[in-house]
Amino acid sequence: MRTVALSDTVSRESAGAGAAIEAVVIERSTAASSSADPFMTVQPVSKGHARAKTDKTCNVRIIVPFSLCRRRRSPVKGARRESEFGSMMDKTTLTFGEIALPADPFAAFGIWLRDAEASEPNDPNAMSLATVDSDGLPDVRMVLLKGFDRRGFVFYTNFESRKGEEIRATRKAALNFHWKSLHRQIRIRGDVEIVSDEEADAYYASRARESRIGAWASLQSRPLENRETLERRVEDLGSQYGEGPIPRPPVWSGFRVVPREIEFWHDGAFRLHDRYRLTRTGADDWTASRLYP
Ligand SMILES: Cc1cc2nc3c(=O)[nH]c(=O)nc-3n(C[C@H](O)[C@H](O)[C@H](O)COP(=O)(O)O)c2cc1C
Ligand SMILES: Cc1ncc(COP(=O)(O)O)c(C=O)c1O
Repeated sequence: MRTVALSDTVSRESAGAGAAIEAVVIERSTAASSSADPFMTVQPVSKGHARAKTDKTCNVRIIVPFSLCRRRRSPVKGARRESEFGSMMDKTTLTFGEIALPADPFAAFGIWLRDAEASEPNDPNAMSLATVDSDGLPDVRMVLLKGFDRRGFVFYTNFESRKGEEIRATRKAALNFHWKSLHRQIRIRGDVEIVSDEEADAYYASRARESRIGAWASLQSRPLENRETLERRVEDLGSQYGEGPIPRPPVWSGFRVVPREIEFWHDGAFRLHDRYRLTRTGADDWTASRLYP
């Protein structure tokens, strides 16, 4: 496997033992050499989690086919302008002015997430998560994307929180990424699966010890009498577990949003934005349509 990296990532890595941050490495996927499938995954970086956060670096690792590792804002090789097709769009390319993306939603998402990691000052993997309650009343809050591949987009939470209850009842959710520095938005809608216990255990184990205790201590979304009560719970659980292993709370796990639709939006002058909606038409078949802004 050959490793390629963004130039700033290389310098962080080569900063050596004293470097305070984890590198975000973009690696060639083994799948890329054997198949044209633009498979990609995001994996949590297991070490230096807390440091990565303080250093404003997204703690995800993107594995992306080498063929898709392009410089920011450079057009996809061979991309043609939409006008060359009359009113028809090139079915393999989404064009946003000078920017072009493959019309594969996961490949395109990976490229924009990577761009966001290079430009956003904080949490480029932050996304809003929309759910509805049993009355159809919507709710929305931020969560962090902790992985994605062709199966969907994964985040972790307390399953007895409001969002947890709502998702378990409806098995549907929507996500929104807005990267202000890039003037870009990605909207995702779909069905929701629960990640496997092995996947959740692996992610939980990668978290800072304090965050693992916090997952036990926080009865997320339920009324809390005062701050001291929470702090006492954290202290008691800390003494209970000592320096030993901390199991994953049974109510803390991951949801995977399996997309039916993914929309890519790029800001345009005078609100004449570019929008493409990619809609699932089969197990892994997608159709793209340009939308009025
Ligand atoms: C940037 C950001 C990222 C967050 N990430 C998560 C997350 O990944 N999981 C989580 O449970 N809560 C996360 N939160 C807290 C949630 O926004 C929310 O307050 C909490 O999950 C309770 O939501 P609920 O009552 O709707 O279930 C995050 C908050 C912010 C501002
Ligand atoms: C309550 C809560 N749980 C989970 C997360 C996910 O992030 P991490 O696993 O990096 O702590 C966050 C992030 O802000 C959070 O606030």
